[in-house]
Amino acid sequence: MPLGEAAPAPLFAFRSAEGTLIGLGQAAALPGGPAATLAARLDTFFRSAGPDAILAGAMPFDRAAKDDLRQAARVASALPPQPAPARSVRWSLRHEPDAAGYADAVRRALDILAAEAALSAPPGDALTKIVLSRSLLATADAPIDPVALLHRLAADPSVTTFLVPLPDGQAGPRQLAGATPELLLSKRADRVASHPLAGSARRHREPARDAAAAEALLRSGKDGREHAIAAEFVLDTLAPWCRTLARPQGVQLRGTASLWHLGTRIEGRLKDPGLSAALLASILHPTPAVCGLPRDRAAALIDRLEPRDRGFYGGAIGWCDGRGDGTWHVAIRCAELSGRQARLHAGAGIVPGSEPWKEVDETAAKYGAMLAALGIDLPEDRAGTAGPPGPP
Ligand SMILES: C=C(O[C@H]1C=CC=C(C(=O)O)[C@@H]1O)C(=O)O
Repeated sequence: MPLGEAAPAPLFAFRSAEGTLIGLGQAAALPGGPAATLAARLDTFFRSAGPDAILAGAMPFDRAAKDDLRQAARVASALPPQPAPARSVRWSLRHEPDAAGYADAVRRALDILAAEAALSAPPGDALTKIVLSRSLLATADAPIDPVALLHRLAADPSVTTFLVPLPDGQAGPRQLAGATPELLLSKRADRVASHPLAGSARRHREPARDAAAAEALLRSGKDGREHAIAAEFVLDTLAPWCRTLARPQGVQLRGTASLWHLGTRIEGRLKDPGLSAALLASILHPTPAVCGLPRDRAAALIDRLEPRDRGFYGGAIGWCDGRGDGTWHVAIRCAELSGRQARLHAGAGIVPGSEPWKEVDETAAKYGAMLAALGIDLPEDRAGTAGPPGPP
């Protein structure tokens, strides 16, 4: 972990190949509330703040929980300088649940999906997908420097690196930092775009092996079904708001430094260009890329099968201005930071045909970018990739 002279952390930061948006100092905050009240709160805020004002922050996974959006005192377009590397840090790690516990939860989800399929519930009622996540609590022997972390995460140009403030926790200030590959919604005037991802494979250093992994992902029926559920949900949810909506390229591979994904770029023109990007993002989220289908039933099952509340993992992070323009990403490949602690999260879509230990391996791979940025060297067997325990 590159610790050094701590540069003051920005209020928020978003960095991608398209540009960098940094918020410095806090000018105001939107009163926190659930997704259902966001439209009214945005309206009140921008009525007095004006069209050029920017609100940025995070929406939690649970639509009924409070979001956290803030206005910076000023904005900049470059990250604060990278601190000099300092001494190496020692980490203690706790998996919640451990690999076997996660595989067990996947088995339980598969049993429920199978029972639902057998019941032949009315179309639209049966549970067809659920995304199950696990978390890893990493505790350092020194405070984590968010600016150093941002620089390390930004080494992968294919993702959007972010840092946003969260409501204070028991141990003081908290932030969410990450490197997400998934665009939830961007909006400029009447143009909207989304790029749902679902279906994953680990990448490999050796080019032939890497290409074979990508090819196998494109051919996988299980990953194709997992992806189609997410892409169709986004199309169906955006359709009533749009006068045109299309997926011009169909399903394509989307590569990050450590993973291949199946992705569908969706583009549309809004009926009402005045709609806020934040509002549209809140209507879309959580998509079946992080929750499941039907959404409410999947969310209730996640609550039962996961040991911890997800907080802001699986929610949305981004910004919007007073004209309604903005960009929101799915809050994945991230960690909640608080002092010396980072809680990493990783999830995987479960559909009939999923295999519990493969999902364990996939979630371990999804921790990869954040672990590397923190400087944590996690042996594969301790990330849960060694396969099921027991006699051969
Ligand atoms: C839920 C996560 O990833 C989602 C995004 C891309 C691929 C996914 C998958 O293949 O399961 C997930 O739906 C996560 O990284 O925690």
